[in-house]
Amino acid sequence: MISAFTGTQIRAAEQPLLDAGEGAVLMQRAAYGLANAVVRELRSEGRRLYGSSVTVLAGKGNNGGDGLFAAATLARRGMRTTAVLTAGSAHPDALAAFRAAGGRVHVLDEDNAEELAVLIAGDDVVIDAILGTGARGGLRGSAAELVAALEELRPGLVVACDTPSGVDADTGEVHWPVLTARLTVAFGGIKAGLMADPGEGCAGRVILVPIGIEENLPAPALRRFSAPDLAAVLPDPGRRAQKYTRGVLGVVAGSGRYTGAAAICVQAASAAGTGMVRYLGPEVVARQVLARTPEAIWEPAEPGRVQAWLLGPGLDGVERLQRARDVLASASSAGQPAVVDAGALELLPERCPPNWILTPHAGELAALLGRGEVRVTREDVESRTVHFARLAAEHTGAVVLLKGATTVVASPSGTVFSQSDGNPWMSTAGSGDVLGGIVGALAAAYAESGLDDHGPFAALGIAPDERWAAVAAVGASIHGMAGSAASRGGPLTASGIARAVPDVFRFLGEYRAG
Ligand SMILES: NC(=O)C1=CN([C@@H]2O[C@H](COP(=O)(O)OP(=O)(O)OC[C@H]3O[C@@H](n4cnc5c(N)ncnc54)[C@H](O)[C@@H]3O)[C@@H](O)[C@H]2O)[C@@H](O)CC1
Ligand SMILES: [K+]
Repeated sequence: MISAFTGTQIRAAEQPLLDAGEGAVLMQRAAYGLANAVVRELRSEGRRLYGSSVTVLAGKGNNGGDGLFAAATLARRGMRTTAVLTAGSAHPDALAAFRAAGGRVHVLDEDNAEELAVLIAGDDVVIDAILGTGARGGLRGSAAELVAALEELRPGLVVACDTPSGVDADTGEVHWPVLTARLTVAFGGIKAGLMADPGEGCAGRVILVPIGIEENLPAPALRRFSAPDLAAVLPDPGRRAQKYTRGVLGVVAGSGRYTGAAAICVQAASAAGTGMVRYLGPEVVARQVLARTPEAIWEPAEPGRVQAWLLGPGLDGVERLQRARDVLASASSAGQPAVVDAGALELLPERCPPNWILTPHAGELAALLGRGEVRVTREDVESRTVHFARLAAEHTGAVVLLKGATTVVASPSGTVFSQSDGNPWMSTAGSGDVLGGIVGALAAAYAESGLDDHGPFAALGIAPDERWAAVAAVGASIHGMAGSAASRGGPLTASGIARAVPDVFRFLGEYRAG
């Protein structure tokens, strides 16, 4: 699993080494890692180090110290180096080392922000070392002016030192302006704010440089499934599998007005390896569902046995909503997992079982919180995704999967997973229905097996009360990967995402084999 930590956790892990007088050693390791990352990045673009130019924007704290020491190393390796001190002063030893290596120094003041921005924008590399984990709020005054002007000028390769300045390392909240990085080099542990929106959008690719504090780190604040993790947990039908043991998903979706949503989520559930889909809905929708997925079963009356439910995509009309309400009530008393999306989110009881997965987008999450008297807007949710997903999980008692460029999943126990495997082309009609189908299929598969203490989630160290959230995160990741496979850099349709799902399973299966 990829783990991320709050700035507070990282600082606590550093403390014993600082107490032992190792602070300077930690800084050297961080700076060396940062300088190496810049070198690798330049070389990967086929550029020569000698003669290339780099400017470090250095704040007055240790983050600035890391940046200045790194720039000193780059100067010694032949780069033309400039430092802009954004707070007047700087880490004394680091500044001395930078000067000794031949670096040029400018001090930012009230009048020169624009002029310096133009100068810096012409450099090959810009290192953002203004604020790190010691930041309170975002950039202010001339530093904010400089960064805003520089961002407009679209500088070359921007590398963030530990975290992009202005991104809250704990939450991913962003205090604008922020210099959008192509690469963020994180020290000791990836900061949780780099794996949550909107912070992740400012961080670019994130690489981790170990500095020797790792064994002091506590349980991570946030985790992410990587491809090998997904390969390890994906349902794998054994020789004795049959459709009922593979998981049967009941789907309550679609209406006369929205027939496509039902057709797409059933198609996606089917593509994600479910044993069977039972579709509960009006005949006019069922015809479309079956035209696309003839393997599905239409259940006009009482359905046969299912292991999990998906409710909500395209749901509309009094009668249909009542049907969904009845199914939710019976799922609750039978202890069945349910994936609740779109129209069905309004039908939730005050407290949900912990094996229900809610899949709202930011606007739906705001509405959901509003029912609990938390007055927030869609924009509020978008600016503090982890916070509000956790709050909703706490209030409802269910797993909350908040859809976005980075999808955040919070369990009622407080655990957070985040996945970011998709691409912007996926924000298209029906994409959420595909996600519902995938997560539904996984819920049905794992309901039969896989979530006990002998299963693959336990083997990854995922605690019992985190496992349904983990299932949702796996679904989000498969959705994102299928979207990337369907897009290959161009537009896609929701049906295209659904069609790509089996390829994702195949790809991950090869991972497992090899
Ligand atoms: N603590 C350690 O031993 C290590 C820290 N490291 C680096 O040090 C960073 C943390 O260093 P610091 O604790 O010095 O903090 P920062 O370097 O993040 O900056 C905080 C400094 O800026 C001021 N400040 C806070 N918010 C501000 C704002 N909004 N605008 C302007 N100034 C503001 C603070 O008063 C403080 O002086 C990490 O991110 C990492 O880069 C690494 O060198 C590894 C070792
Ligand atoms: K920084």
